[in-house]
Amino acid sequence: MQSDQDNANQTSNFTHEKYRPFPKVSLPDRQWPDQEITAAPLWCSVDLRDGNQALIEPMSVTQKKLMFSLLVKIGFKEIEVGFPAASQPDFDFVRWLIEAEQIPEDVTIQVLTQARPELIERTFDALRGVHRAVVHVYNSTSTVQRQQVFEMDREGIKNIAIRGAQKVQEQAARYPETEWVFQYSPESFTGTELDYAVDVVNAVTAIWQPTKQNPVIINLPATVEMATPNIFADQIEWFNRQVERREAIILSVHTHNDRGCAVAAAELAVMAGADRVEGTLMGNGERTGNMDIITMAMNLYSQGIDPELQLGDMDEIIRVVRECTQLPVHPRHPYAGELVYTAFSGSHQDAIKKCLAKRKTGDAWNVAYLPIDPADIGRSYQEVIRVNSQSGKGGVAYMLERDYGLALPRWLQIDFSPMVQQAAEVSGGEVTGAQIRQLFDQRYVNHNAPVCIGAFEVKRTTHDELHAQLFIDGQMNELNGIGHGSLDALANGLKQQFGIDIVVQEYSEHAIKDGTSGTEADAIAYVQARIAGELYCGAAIHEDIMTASINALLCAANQYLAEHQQAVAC
Ligand SMILES: CC(=O)SCCNC(=O)CCNC(=O)[C@H](O)C(C)(C)COP(=O)(O)OP(=O)(O)OC[C@H]1O[C@@H](n2cnc3c(N)ncnc32)[C@H](O)[C@@H]1OP(=O)(O)O
Ligand SMILES: CC(C)C(=O)C(=O)O
Ligand SMILES: [Mg+2]
Repeated sequence: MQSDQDNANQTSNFTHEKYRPFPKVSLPDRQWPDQEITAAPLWCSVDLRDGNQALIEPMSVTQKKLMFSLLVKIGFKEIEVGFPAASQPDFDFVRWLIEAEQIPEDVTIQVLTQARPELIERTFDALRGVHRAVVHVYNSTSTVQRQQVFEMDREGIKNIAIRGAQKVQEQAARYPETEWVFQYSPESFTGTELDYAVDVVNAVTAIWQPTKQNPVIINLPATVEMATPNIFADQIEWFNRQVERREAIILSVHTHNDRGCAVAAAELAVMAGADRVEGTLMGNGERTGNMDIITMAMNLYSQGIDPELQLGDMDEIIRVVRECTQLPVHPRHPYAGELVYTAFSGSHQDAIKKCLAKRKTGDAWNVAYLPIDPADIGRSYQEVIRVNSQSGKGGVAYMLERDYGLALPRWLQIDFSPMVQQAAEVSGGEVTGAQIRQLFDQRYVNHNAPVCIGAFEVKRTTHDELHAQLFIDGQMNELNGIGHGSLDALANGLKQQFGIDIVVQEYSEHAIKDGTSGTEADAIAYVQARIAGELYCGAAIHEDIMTASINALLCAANQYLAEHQQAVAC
């Protein structure tokens, strides 16, 4: 008899047997695991090229201008602005940058070209008159590309690189007024035998003859991410050790995110010796994207390392990226997503609230569940805690305090939070600060019937004596009570009036700061009383704290009385 699993396997294409594991790199004395990143790498944004070539609708010239100005504002010093030999809009954009003098003195533009003579010539046409530029030439070197795409052997592919390098050098000589920087990528490096990648790169640098003073950029792309990041780091360290003229090379990496590890791969590559990192904002790019520079830079930032990019206005970055790529930014995108500084779950809210309360100005950041201070990237604490059915008393209390200045004592938080939880469960969604306040008032504050207090006075002798007008269902009565403190006196007066046992269990009060002026206008009192054996809580706000506490106890008593109408009648 066939099992369900057998049946499923027969009808499904989901068969891992057709894949092979990626081979390990033999590097028993690898050094990179012990290295630390202590400074930002050289960054190069490829948003306008690799990012652009992956869009459903490539950026218009207007969108490219907008993106370029954002990249400059963020602080990129190298920006790959396009593939000018590939399309007229890319060519025109490069011309506009040069002719309209849009390239700041300290920014170098970079352009990509295949290693084909006619494309290289056109590339240099596009760059005529530029002050300084990186010409980035590439060809594929991997086994699969050699065998199946180019149908060439190792020598044939190396010759494409050599002829490309020669053509670049020859064209550059035609424009001596420009300061040229050459860049070569053995495209699909991750699928290339390491000794062969080194051989091709050595052949290219043998033509360009870089020096320490005039280095070239050798860019090693994980065109497709094929293995775990540690294997990429091994590849980089292996290459770094073997390549000739290393002192005259700026070693760059360009990782893609096929396995979801592009950032990790770039980080480990820097530990393995890379000097420079190419990537895009929010990781837009071919397939699963390029390496996300925002994430890598913020990772550095969160370790106390200056990323040398200004990412403080994250919402502006997101706005421009969205406008130019027409792609959304995931709400849980590292550092930038709209939900990443929001805690819904109870224990997280509790921990964040406690850490924030203990935090002193000037302390190193050390807040549970928040790797960075949201304020650093223009987010406020306002968004940190939001309440739904997963939330606990800490989150509810945080919102009441943040939005209304009400600092609920712990015993009241415990009493109130199940009510918010229930409301969240019923709605199935989020409960806003205003809704929490409404529930709070409904549960504890708005209880002015059947009894309410009119004029009163408290005389202090050895005891407190309370004399008050008490309105019961609108009828004025006289209430007299004696006790230890005015609340005890009120409790005793009510006991006489209604024949029920009232004992104050908990009491708390504080001034309420006005949200805008910061002045203390009113006070709030919170009371918990045991009434005929059951616990009731009440709260009241008044400019006079004594009135607030008396009303808070009456709110608690009114809940009991409303539930037990008989008691009022007698
Ligand atoms: C991993 C990357 O991101 S690499 C960058 C990829 N980006 C792009 O391709 C975007 C822009 N590209 C384009 O618009 C076009 O590819 C163009 C205009 C540049 C060229 O278009 P076409 O001339 O039609 O050629 P196409 O791109 O299809 O390339 C195929 C030919 O170029 C050769 N080729 C491809 N890449 C390279 C290279 N880097 N160096 C030399 N030759 C190359 C191929 O062998 C093939 O040759 P064949 O025609 O003799 O079979
Ligand atoms: C052109 C190269 C660097 C590239 O984009 C890649 O290999 O991913
Ligand atoms: Mg790429």
